[in-house]
Amino acid sequence: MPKIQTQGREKPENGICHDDSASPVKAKTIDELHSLQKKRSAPTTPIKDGAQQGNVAFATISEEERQKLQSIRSIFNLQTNISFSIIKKGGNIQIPCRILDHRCIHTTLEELEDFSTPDFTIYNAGQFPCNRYTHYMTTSTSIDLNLDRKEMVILGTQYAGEMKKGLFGVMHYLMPKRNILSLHSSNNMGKDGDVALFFGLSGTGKTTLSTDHNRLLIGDDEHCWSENGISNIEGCCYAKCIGLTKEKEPDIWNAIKFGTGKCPIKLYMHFELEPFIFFCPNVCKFLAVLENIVFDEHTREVDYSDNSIIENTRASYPIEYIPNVKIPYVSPHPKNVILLACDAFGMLPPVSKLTLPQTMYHFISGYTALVHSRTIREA
Ligand SMILES: Nc1ncnc2c1ncn2[C@@H]1O[C@H](COP(=O)(O)OP(=O)(O)O)[C@@H](O)[C@H]1O
Ligand SMILES: C=C(OP(=O)(O)O)C(=O)O
Repeated sequence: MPKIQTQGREKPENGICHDDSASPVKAKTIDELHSLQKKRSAPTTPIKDGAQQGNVAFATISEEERQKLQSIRSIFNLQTNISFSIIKKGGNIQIPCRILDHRCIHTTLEELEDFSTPDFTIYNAGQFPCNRYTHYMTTSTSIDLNLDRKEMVILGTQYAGEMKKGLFGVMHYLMPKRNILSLHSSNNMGKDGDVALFFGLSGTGKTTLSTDHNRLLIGDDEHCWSENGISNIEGCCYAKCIGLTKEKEPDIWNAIKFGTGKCPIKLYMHFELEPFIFFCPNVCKFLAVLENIVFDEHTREVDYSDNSIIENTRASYPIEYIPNVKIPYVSPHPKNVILLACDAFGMLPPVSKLTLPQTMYHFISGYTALVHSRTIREA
């Protein structure tokens, strides 16, 4: 097999060789990023107004409205825990969290004023959207978590994955203490109630394969598996959209739209059981949010094939934007557990039925290709 060529990095002493052939992000400032994002149309092309469906960037609305709507990206809406409580205790567990985000992409200041006593706070002072792979190499980024103070501080990046995965990390700490397994997995359910759990690292196809027109989506990325079954941690999906087409992935395509749906999250001010995180956007209007994409300044059409900012382009949308979603996001135990791998070098057969020891081996080994959303730490 040909040796993997890497760009200019010596093989480290520990012998691990990373494929860092990805071209680094070209923009270094927000202004540079914005100018990379908007392109192509002749200046005379009329600018479209108003909310539109489909392949159109969020920029079609006013700046004020955009900021308001962006604030409820709801990847943190943590319906999860409400759902989780339904199967576990038949009551409500709310996990209170607030996110202080100086650019108001994920929360707005007026909302924050309502949350003077959250139990868990994420301070996000990131400057630059992009991804978890590139910014470690090009900018100074830190994610600090203090479980005693119940605080997380994210500096140097606006990539929403940091907050999403940051909270997921907190769940990896909290859930085992309750004898619950937190899993980087997607889940869906067939018409006969059979549940499939897709387990895999970033880029292995959890979102893509669980979004299936013939099955009910329970969640695309983060789940808890307890003795009572499966529950989704989020209320939203965070799909990669590089190369997205309506033909290949129609449900994800259609989920990227303007919307006026009711926000599923209400103010949960009372806590039963152990309160930990609190998140509540009180704006009842939301839509999908795109990150790192390139769009036409005048027609506002998104070019999903354009990776000039970064390969890791993202769309986050409320899970209800997928037509066949299971509400609440809970299910019985899975009938089939599928370990996914993005096998860029053809090491594995397309499909293998594993014995229990083989399953344990592949669970631990996590063999997959390094894709752009994965950090050097994970590699
Ligand atoms: N056979 C395939 N199965 C799953 N995804 C595929 C496949 N071929 C290409 N892809 C692409 O790979 C990416 C998988 O990403 P995603 O589903 O977001 O992974 P994950 O949710 O596990 O991080 C998507 O961009 C998808 O379009
Ligand atoms: C959000 C992420 O997870 P995934 O790629 O599995 O969606 C990420 O790794 O940045």
